[in-house]
Amino acid sequence: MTPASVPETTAPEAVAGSGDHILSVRGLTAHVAGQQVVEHVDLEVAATGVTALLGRNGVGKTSTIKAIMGLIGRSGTIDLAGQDISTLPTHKVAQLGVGYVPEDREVFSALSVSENLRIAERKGHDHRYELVYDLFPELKQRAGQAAGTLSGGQQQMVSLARALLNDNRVLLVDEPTKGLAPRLVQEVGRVLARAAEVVPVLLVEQNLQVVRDLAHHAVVLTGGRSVHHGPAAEFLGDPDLTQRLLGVSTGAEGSI
Ligand SMILES: Nc1ncnc2c1ncn2[C@@H]1O[C@H](COP(=O)(O)OP(=O)(O)OP(=O)(O)O)[C@@H](O)[C@H]1O
Repeated sequence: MTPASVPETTAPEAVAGSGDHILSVRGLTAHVAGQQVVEHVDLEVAATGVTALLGRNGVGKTSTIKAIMGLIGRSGTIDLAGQDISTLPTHKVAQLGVGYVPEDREVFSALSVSENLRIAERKGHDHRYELVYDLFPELKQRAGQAAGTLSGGQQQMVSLARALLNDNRVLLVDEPTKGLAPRLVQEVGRVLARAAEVVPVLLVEQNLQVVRDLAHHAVVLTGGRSVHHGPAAEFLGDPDLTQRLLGVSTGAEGSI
């Protein structure tokens, strides 16, 4: 992968004020199948609300999230509320409270909705069924339905509900609105907003309206490197910058 041609526009230290972060990543590199897919990522996830991780297709957003989870080989520093998790295996990262909502939902198709939730219960955590069923009343109604027969939007709700069930310290949510109809995009956005009141979220999202509605801070990748950090509204309000880093100049609407 070639190094990013875009110079860093804002120092990572400028993100989210002074040290009020739940997750802090420094000099992250990651490899898949012998290929370096993340070259140098610095990012901070604010201790509250939604931090967006943005970039064009293939720049390494999913790989960054997988590297934080320990799902792919990585090096660098990953600090979770003062604890270095950069060498821990995935199950330890999860046990410490990093929730992962993967791209493409990844529900267990043959299991019912309630079985999908029960299998996500982690030992030693409080299980927030009340919150989950308050956020997703439809999941209670469909508790016995096989998850594979749910719509894409409903499957996304199961995926988010699984992560919200445990009292995680941060959620890594990868493209939750991908492939959803506009009405469902709005619904997922509404749910994410409520989820972010309970737990901070690092959100990979291509729909810029969703980012504008939800995110306080934005980190932008190009070529496996973080090249911009700053307030999301400021970034999205700069058509030249969004054109340069995302390839879209609207700033307000549309998708990357
Ligand atoms: N299993 C793999 N084998 C080889 N290359 C891979 C593999 N997974 C990812 N890559 C490569 O790593 C790079 C980063 O991919 P990644 O999925 O992290 O990007 P992304 O920013 O999430 O993209 P998108 O927005 O399209 O989902 C891409 O060039 C991709 O082709």
